[in-house]
Amino acid sequence: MTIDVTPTEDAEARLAALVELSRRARALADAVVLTDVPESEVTAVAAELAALTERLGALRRESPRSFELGPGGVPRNVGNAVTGSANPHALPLVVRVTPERTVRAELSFRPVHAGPPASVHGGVSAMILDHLLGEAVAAAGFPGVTGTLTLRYRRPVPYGEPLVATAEYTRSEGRKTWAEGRIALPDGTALAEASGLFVTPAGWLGRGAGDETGSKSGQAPVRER
Ligand SMILES: CCCCC/C=C\C/C=C\C/C=C\C/C=C\CCCC(=O)SCCNC(=O)CCNC(=O)[C@H](O)C(C)(C)COP(=O)(O)OP(=O)(O)OC[C@H]1O[C@@H](n2cnc3c(N)ncnc32)[C@H](O)[C@@H]1OP(=O)(O)O
Repeated sequence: MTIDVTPTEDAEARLAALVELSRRARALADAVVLTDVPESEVTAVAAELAALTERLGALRRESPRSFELGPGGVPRNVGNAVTGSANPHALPLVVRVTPERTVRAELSFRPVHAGPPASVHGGVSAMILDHLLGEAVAAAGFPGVTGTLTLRYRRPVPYGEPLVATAEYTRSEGRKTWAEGRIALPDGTALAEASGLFVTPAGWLGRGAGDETGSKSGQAPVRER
């Protein structure tokens, strides 16, 4: 994994513009799935979008932005599919680590996440929970990649309503770490529950997360096993 160096002030202004572009792209995606305008208008907008896509593609990176150090040395991943503020695919999910080192995110799905009638696609819920469980094991000092993820869908997950997602580390054994999490209504009613096994790649051991992603983050280092 390579980590970009701390961005300059200019780069921060450019990032802010990318974040705004991503926000508008999300609004566009929701407008696409909800639009009821006539075919001629749909065709005209599609042509304009093709031109815009070409403009953005005039200069391309090889891959989306990944882990990098933001102002104050705080690590961030603005290109991430779940949390990336500069990725239109992301909600973006804003994850907070609690004093107990569990993790929590307030979220609201959008029409673009639709699966079964009036509810969120199960794979989208799984994606959110995968990420949140990953954050929970990282917060506990055992960062890793998902080995297995098990979901139990208890009730349809609505879009357009405030929801709360939480997750916590449960245990570790060698390079394997388990975590559990859920997406719930604000009153605590669980809609989807997940448990997962994360494996710390051997190459990550012996390094603090701060070694590469910034020691000022307050994030727990990779723990010795
Ligand atoms: C560079 C330093 C970085 C430091 C950290 C920095 C930053 C991280 C910080 C924060 C991260 C914050 C948030 C993260 C948020 C979200 C996470 C998103 C998660 C993802 O979106 S991630 C993408 C999907 N994920 C993959 O892309 C994995 C692909 N895969 C592999 O990369 C390998 O497959 C791997 C590494 C999993 C294992 O490979 P390996 O060679 O290291 O391990 P090995 O085979 O030796 O197994 C060792 C022990 O794990 C058991 N084991 C292995 N695999 C298992 C499985 N699947 N199920 C059950 N048990 C399994 C074995 O049975 C053995 O168990 P035992 O020791 O008991 O025998």
